[in-house]
Amino acid sequence: MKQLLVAKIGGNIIEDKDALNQFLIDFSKIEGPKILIHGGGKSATQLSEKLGVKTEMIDGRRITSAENLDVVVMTYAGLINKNIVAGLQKHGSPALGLTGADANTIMATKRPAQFVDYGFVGDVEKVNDKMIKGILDMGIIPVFCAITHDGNGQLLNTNADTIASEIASAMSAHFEVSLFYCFELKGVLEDINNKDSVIEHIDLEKYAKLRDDQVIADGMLPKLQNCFDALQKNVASVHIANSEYIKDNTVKHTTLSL
Ligand SMILES: Nc1ncnc2c1ncn2[C@@H]1O[C@H](COP(=O)(O)OP(=O)(O)O)[C@@H](O)[C@H]1O
Ligand SMILES: CC(=O)N[C@@H](CCC(=O)OP(=O)(O)O)C(=O)O
Repeated sequence: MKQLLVAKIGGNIIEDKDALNQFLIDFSKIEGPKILIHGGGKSATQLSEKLGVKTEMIDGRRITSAENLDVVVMTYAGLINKNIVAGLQKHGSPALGLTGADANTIMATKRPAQFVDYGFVGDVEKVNDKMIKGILDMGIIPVFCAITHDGNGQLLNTNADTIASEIASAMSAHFEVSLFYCFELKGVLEDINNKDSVIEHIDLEKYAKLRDDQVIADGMLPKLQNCFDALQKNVASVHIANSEYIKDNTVKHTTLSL
């Protein structure tokens, strides 16, 4: 089976112009089919503040009111997505920026209000793997932001780590997929204050222990859950690392297994 790289970059890299540019240079150099997913939560929060729109997060998920949805669509699908696409073109990569509504690539359903009403937050229902494969077959690099749709004209906000995991899983029907979560640290850390304390392997048992011992917190909790979801849905390999890994996959980082 042909290999496919699915890479996701988070808010801290996107906010750092030099780090983002270096990532796009290194990503452009990788041969073969590839997909990029980006977040941008930090930028959306900053723009919300400027616009006087309140931000509320629960367990790493944004409570997305109609007003918040406008801000995140403008930020993710507009400013960030188009800057990344332009950056990739600059380095010779034929990139195509997409929300899940574009070419109906990712359908989601609005999360029902149970204990928490997340507002316009979407849980992924269906990734259109055939459409994405068609785009890849044209030699194009799809660049997804964290916006999906419900098929009834409603845009929804979906966590970018989840989008990466769902795309990687769906594309495993056609490729041997390697999923890479790229963020500002070297990997999952044993001690958040020691940047070199990288935990090189995490399986489900270790994950449960890290969670119980509160070694992992905040956005790292859903990120790891997304990693395991991907492995359970046939993704061949999942790694969490900083952008050095894209140049040299032997650098110290975190590899996940079931
Ligand atoms: N043990 C840990 N190791 C590394 N990061 C951790 C750990 N526990 C919590 N974190 C936090 O998780 C964050 C990464 O999650 P998130 O902000 O969702 O990432 P991204 O930038 O990819 O969107 C890190 O910036 C860090 O603050
Ligand atoms: C529902 C939900 O929480 N969506 C996220 C989407 C962006 C994202 O995931 O950005 P990072 O990868 O930079 O964290 C949010 O609005 O923050």
